[in-house]
Amino acid sequence: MLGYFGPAGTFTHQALLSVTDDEARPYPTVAAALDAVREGEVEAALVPIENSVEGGVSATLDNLANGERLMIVREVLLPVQFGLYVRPGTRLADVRRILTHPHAFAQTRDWVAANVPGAQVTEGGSTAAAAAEVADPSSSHDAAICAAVAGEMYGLEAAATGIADNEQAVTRFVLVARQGPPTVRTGADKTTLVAYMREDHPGSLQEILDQFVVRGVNLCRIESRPTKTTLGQYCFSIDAEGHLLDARMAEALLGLHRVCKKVVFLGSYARADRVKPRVPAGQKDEDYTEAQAWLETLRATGRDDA
Ligand SMILES: O=C(O)C(=O)Cc1ccccc1
Repeated sequence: MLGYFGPAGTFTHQALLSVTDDEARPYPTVAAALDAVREGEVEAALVPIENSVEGGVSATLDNLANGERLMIVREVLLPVQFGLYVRPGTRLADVRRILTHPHAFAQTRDWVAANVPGAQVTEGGSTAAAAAEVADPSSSHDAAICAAVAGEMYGLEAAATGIADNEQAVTRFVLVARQGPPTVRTGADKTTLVAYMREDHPGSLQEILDQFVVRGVNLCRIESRPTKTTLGQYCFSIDAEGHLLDARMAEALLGLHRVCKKVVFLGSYARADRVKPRVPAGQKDEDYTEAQAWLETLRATGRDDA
C-alpha cells in the first residue's frame, strides 16, 4: 500500500494516479505521510518536493533532512492548473474569504489581486482539504483554490478556471520509501542529498560545490535551509545529475564526506524527464577505472609507464 499527501483530489493524488492504479491511503500532512512510511503503515509515500514557481517545498525538504532517514526511490512531474471553486450559487463578486495551500496561493497571487481584490486568503492543509471545507455550508470560507478534480469531487462549482499566474508551472513529487539498497541505475538519474558544513568559514559553500565541479557533476537544485540549531547556521539541500553507482558521483560523495560535518544521502533514482547528463571527457566510469589501475601499478612497481 502507498500513502500520499491528501485528501483525495490533491495535486499529489493526481501525480500518484498518473503512475499507478494501486490502492493508496491519504494523509493530511507531508509529515504524517512520511511518518506512515517510517512506521511501516505504508510501503512508500508520494509527497511534493519542488515546483517551478516557488522552488523547494520546505515541509518535505526539512522532514527528509532532519527526520529518521528515508530514501527517495522515484520522481513524478505534474503540470498544475488552478481554479477558484465555490459552493453552487456563489458568484465571483461575492467571494470574500479564500482557502488554499501555500504553494497554490503563491502561484495564483497576481490573479487573486487583480480579480478578487480585497479577498482574504488563508493558507491551510492542502488544496483538496480546502475544497472539502468550502463545501461545508457552515464554512467561513467562500472559495477554494484547487484543481478541477478537487472542485468536482467535493461538489463545488468553478467561479474561474485557468487562474495560474504562470501557465507552464510544473510540480515535482517524490516517492519516498524506507532505506534500502540503491535503485537501479538507468543512465538518466538524479541524486538528492543534504550537506552540512564542518564549520562556518569563507569558501565553505565553494568547497562543497568544488566536489561536484571537478568530477563534472551538474547540479539541478541547490538551496540553503536552516539547520534549526542557531540563527545563521545553514545546510545545503542538493539535487545532482547522476547515480550513486556512477564513478564520478561516488567520488563527489567521497569528497563531500571528507570536507563536510555530515552528508545525508536521500537517494538516487530515475529522472522523470529521462534527460541524460552530458558527461565531460575524463569523467566516465571507465576513466576512473583506468586511472585507479594506473595508480595501483605505480604503487606496486614505482613505474608510471608499465
Ligand atoms: O495541496 C495540494 O493539492 C498538493 O498536493 C500540494 C501542492 C499545492 C500546489 C501545487 C502543487 C502541489
